[in-house]
Amino acid sequence: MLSLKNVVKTYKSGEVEVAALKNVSFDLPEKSISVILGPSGSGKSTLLNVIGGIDRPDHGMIKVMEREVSSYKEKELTEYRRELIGFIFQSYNLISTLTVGENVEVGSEISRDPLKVDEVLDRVGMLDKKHKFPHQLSGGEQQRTAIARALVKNPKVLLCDEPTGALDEDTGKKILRLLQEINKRYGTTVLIITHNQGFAEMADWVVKMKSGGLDSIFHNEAPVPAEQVKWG
Ligand SMILES: Nc1ncnc2c1ncn2[C@@H]1O[C@H](COP(=O)(O)OP(=O)(O)OP(=O)(O)O)[C@@H](O)[C@H]1O
Repeated sequence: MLSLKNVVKTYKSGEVEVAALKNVSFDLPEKSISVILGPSGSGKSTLLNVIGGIDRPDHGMIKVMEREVSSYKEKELTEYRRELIGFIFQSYNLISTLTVGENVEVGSEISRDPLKVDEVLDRVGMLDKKHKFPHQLSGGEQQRTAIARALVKNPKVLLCDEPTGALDEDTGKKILRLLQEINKRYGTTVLIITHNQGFAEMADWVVKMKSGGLDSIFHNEAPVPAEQVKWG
């Protein structure tokens, strides 16, 4: 279970305070796919960052697979990120001087129980491009590599911040399909931030944020394969 109770996060810059998360509470089951929707500035990235231990809440409780992350000090948070969490961003964040294989190797090296690099590259359809550099790849291929780098750690939770934001519809749907396949094969809990309302159709759970608060959460009884989502 992934559980948030009365989570508060306020950013201060100078005199100005921004309430990024205001008393957010919800539960999501393990091994599910969730989509997080909401307007710009509604707190989606902040939510992902506090769940992933990149940032810490000011108040409230965050529990991920029986671990009370919100009580962790820096060292425990680093361990937690290493062992349980994979991050995927819109901008891929690959190391430009390393090949595809080497980028994935980096993910493998920081894990205690990594999957095999070639297995993961094969799974994301990038094994034949193992020796290419990021600038020799399309956007979709770069995102596949970034997914492989996150996946090789064998994370329990994959946190994806606008993973298809820089991709066209066809490539984006293939990436979403890959996330669905990973969820099924490895039982990974997947959270996907998006502005694309249509993604709700492929998720088990849909979390809607509004002005730093939870607007609604609902269970989708019949998620569709990614290729059937309406691209908005
Ligand atoms: N490091 C920070 N310092 C100051 N304010 C911040 C910081 N990070 C986020 N905020 C503010 O917190 C609020 C929530 O931001 P957040 O990035 O979580 O929203 P979002 O829903 O992900 O937006 P977007 O869809 O535009 O990415 C915004 O008002 C934002 O300006």
